[in-house]
Amino acid sequence: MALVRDRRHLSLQLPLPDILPRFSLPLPPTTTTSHSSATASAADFEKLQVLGHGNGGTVYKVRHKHTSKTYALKLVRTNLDPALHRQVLLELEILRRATDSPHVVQSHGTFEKPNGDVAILLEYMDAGTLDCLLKTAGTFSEDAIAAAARQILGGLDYLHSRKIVHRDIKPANLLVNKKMEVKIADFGVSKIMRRTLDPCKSYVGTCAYMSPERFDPEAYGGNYDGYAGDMWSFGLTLMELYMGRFPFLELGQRPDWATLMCAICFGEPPGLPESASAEFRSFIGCCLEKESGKRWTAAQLLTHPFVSGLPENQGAEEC
Ligand SMILES: Nc1ncnc2c1ncn2[C@@H]1O[C@H](COP(=O)(O)OP(=O)(O)OP(=O)(O)O)[C@@H](O)[C@H]1O
Repeated sequence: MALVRDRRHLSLQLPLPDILPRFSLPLPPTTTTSHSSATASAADFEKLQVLGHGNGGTVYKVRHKHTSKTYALKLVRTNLDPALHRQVLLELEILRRATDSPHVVQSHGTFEKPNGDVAILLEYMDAGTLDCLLKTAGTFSEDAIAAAARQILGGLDYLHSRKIVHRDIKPANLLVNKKMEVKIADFGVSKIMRRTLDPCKSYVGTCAYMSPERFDPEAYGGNYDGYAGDMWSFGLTLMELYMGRFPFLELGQRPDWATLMCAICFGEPPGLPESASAEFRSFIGCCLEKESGKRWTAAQLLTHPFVSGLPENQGAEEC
């Protein structure tokens, strides 16, 4: 199906020392050595392990040889695919624009090979993704979800105010560290909106988390601008953390995309079980308004009682 992303698992043979810095890499301050303000080159990093594979790339855990500081290095082999090269350059532009939010994974610089392969040095998130944590924990408590929601909303509000639409919010794209700080990652299909009513038409992102107006813009709020779509995906993500399964599917049920698309477009929005608090249910209702114009924005949701009392930077105590 055209809507489903084509995931390629390339065996990326990209020896780090061959890569040239695309721009200098002033490393963040560190307490360990005097190399804190040094400019790094790719040869300064040692690969430790593979953290994950994504669309066209592999993410490695790497160690800076002089400071011993750990980073994630995302390598994307773009030389065979001009569209992928354009998209990774856009991802870089977005990461460069989003350098001062504690709720967005920070990039420390990039290297680019003459053939167009690109490596992005990222802040290392040592507890993995919310998706991985969910698989281990089974479900999250409401308190943990509220703490995560507060941080993700902070990140979405920050991005949206800079005209950046993520377009692929889901548990697998939300990274966590051991302090349970949650940060938005993977801008591989994101978009910078050039004008207020810039239409956001292309079917990129993960289809299951797409909003009704993305499939049928006319029926659900007119022009699809992407911002409200991120809020729908965010609502589904929180529900998934609470229920331990994707809300439109029963546990263990395999996704049948046609049925799923019909459920999103023609069914009622999914609701939380009775066990959830009234505040949480109201919050999810505001995220999952089918009409995109009625859906709450990130800025509005930050005022909702489910999260409004929480400090901006508080990590969750436990799942
Ligand atoms: N900064 C990071 N710290 C720790 N792990 C990371 C980091 N970035 C990515 N990962 C791991 O690598 C995996 C793949 O990363 P990512 O999703 O960014 O790659 P991608 O090629 O953009 O994938 P996609 O196909 O979803 O666009 C993630 O699921 C996560 O497990």
